[in-house]
Amino acid sequence: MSTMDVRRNEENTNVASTGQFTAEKDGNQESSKSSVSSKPSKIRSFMRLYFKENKKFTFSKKKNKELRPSNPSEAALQSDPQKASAEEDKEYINKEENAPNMDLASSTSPMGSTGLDSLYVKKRDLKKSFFKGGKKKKDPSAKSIFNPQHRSQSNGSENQTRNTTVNNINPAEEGRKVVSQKKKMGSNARKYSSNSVKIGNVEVGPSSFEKVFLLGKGGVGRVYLVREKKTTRFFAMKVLNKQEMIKRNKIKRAFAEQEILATSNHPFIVTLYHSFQSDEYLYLCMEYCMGGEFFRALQRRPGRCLAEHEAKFYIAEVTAALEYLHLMGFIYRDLKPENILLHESGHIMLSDFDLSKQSGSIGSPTVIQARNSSPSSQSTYALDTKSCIANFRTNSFVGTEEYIAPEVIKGCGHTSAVDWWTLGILFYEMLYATTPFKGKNRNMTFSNILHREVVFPEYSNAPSISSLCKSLIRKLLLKDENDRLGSQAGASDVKLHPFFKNVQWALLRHTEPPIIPRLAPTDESGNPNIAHLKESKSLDITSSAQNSQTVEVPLSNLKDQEDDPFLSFNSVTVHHDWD
Ligand SMILES: Nc1ncnc2c1ncn2[C@@H]1O[C@H](COP(=O)(O)OP(=O)(O)OP(=O)(O)O)[C@@H](O)[C@H]1O
Repeated sequence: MSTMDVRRNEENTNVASTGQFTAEKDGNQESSKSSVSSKPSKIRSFMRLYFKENKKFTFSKKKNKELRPSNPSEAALQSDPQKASAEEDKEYINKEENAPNMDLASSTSPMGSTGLDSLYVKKRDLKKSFFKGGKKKKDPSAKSIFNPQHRSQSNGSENQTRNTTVNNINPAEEGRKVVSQKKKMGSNARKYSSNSVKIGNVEVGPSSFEKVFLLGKGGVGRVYLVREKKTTRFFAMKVLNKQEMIKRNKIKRAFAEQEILATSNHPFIVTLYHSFQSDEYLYLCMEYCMGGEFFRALQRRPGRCLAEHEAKFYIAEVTAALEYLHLMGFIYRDLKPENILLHESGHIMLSDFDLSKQSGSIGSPTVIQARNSSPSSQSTYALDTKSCIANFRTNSFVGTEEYIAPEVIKGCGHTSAVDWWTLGILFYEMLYATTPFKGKNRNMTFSNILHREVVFPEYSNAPSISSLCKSLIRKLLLKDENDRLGSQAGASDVKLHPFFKNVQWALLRHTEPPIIPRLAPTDESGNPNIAHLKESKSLDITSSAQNSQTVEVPLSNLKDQEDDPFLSFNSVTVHHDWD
């Protein structure tokens, strides 16, 4: 098994014939791998074709991702991981548990647990399940002040940013809570972009959709391929369990993800269409990325890696996406192949923003003279995205083990420079099918990250990589964040590296990607062949609650508390130019 296997498969989750997930540990990695490519791949093929026709997109599995430091110092590598202090990191000391099985239209949550003890790393699940939509259920319509029933609480502005979601309280009380929540948000409340997206009252609820199948699952939720009943359009629906979020202290993460998705409008960042909530769940209805995870695509390549010119394409697109995020005041913090989805066209779409960090206030971008433009030649000017987020430091310990930046391990605070570090790791992994600092265990990996210089394999049939490419990777992987490429002018530093000399940045999305997702066969009428879907195990959304276990704390109790943690979750529908 390759080193990559080990990293990806610390925990695998299989789709059992019942449609339920069962957790497996390392011993069963191979078997779980094979099931990944069985029925879901057929459905994926169908969906590829379907979405080709409908301008949409794929799916995949789950992974590990987060870890906590042994201590906010290098010495901490040997110390107790549970001692980290940052409030938002408390979640990491919890055991990893299976996300509950969920019914989009149900308020009952069956809870399950893999029973795995994982204090450091959020494990990766490599399985998917697929379900078929079933009977209609009574619509527990999304609760929002955008909801007509609550409209009196809204000022009606399309660009209102903090549209408080409330439930089961009287209007006077509701108004008071909205006001107090707005106060809490303070002046840092971000405004939605209004240039090409329009944010409005949420127009759907859980029962507007039917499940098609499970795309993947994370710590507190699941992502389903769903079909909107009214339009028959497909979406990826992330369903987050409130109870689990409370238990794992992940509320802020869900809010951050909604915020980033709703405010972002970029071709390489997954699009949000709706966000809403029910008593038990938060819902993020996103564009379905039909090409699946870039991670999977990489695994299917010979040697599980890409040629330099192919990797260059993806690294360029990721750079453009990071540039945009930084410009918006966000640090991504979790770049890795699993979080890069592929559009059916093969272009990348960054997803999974729950580890991202929003800067409280964002600076204005400035224009600077490019570093490598010689005084004699005509000056090159570049956008300085670093200035948007330069003063923003955060101290939580998040990331994926092999992708974590030295300054994060040291616990001395980190900036957007961590994204350039992860870009270097990603680039290396694309070329060599392994990450550069991987050690025998986590402490060795961290030690390598802190002390070892990046080494490029020299064995006889090692990939042949140009010195310019190596130079770029080395500069991205400089231990000192102040020396690292990207530390002066952000993305411009990276884009102006000579390795990218022939890249037409403005034309990236019109460049043909190296990997084009394959299309499914059609039936005699030329329609996607969906016959095999009937063979799939399906889950009637109205019956999924039958297996429910009791939730520990009735969420309805929260409704009586002034500090309902989900009060300010934005329930919105986002209209895009192309809708
Ligand atoms: N828009 C999408 N289109 C297709 N597949 C998606 C989409 N969003 C997520 N997925 C798939 O669903 C899986 C789970 O998604 P995601 O990682 O966002 O969930 P999560 O609950 O945030 O996980 P985590 O707890 O790791 O943050 C991923 O493996 C991904 O492949």
